[in-house]
Amino acid sequence: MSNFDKHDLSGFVGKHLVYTYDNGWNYEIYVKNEQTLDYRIHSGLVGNRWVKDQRAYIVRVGKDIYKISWTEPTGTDVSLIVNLGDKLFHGTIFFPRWVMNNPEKTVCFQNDHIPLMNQYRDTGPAYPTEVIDEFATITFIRDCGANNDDVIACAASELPENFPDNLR
Ligand SMILES: C=Cc1ccc(O)cc1
Repeated sequence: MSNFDKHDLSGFVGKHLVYTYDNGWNYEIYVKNEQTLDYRIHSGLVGNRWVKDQRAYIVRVGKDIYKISWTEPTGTDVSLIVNLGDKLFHGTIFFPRWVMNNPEKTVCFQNDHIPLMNQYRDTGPAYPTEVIDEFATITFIRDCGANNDDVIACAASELPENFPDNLR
């Protein structure tokens, strides 16, 4: 029997996080609501890719620990553990082989290219899957409220010059 309400996501919805994986990849997510995520990728294999309104499974697995999982139009699957209390983050990304072969095909504002991403996914090759399994350090957390479309609204490369460094 847990001493927290596993159905209560109010401590997570609205959170905007910036984090750096131990492999150096820098990412940013915004938990838009109980089943939706926006994200922006600053660096790494697919740096400059950004996505709004990704449907996700979001669950609470500890007092301050949440898990987010989703499958993308590209066929990439992702599962993240966000431990807000300890500022500990862990991500597992399952890249289809075609993304490893041609990551640049996914570098875009995905919402404008969903049918194309589905076509790439269906063409493949899907296998062998590349599993990226990494811890990350959370460098920034703030609360932006739910359903705020201003949090992630452009690609990392389009951020203004004066954008705070700790938000990049
Ligand atoms: C492939 C998307 C993705 C988004 C956030 C993250 O931490 C890992 C992967």
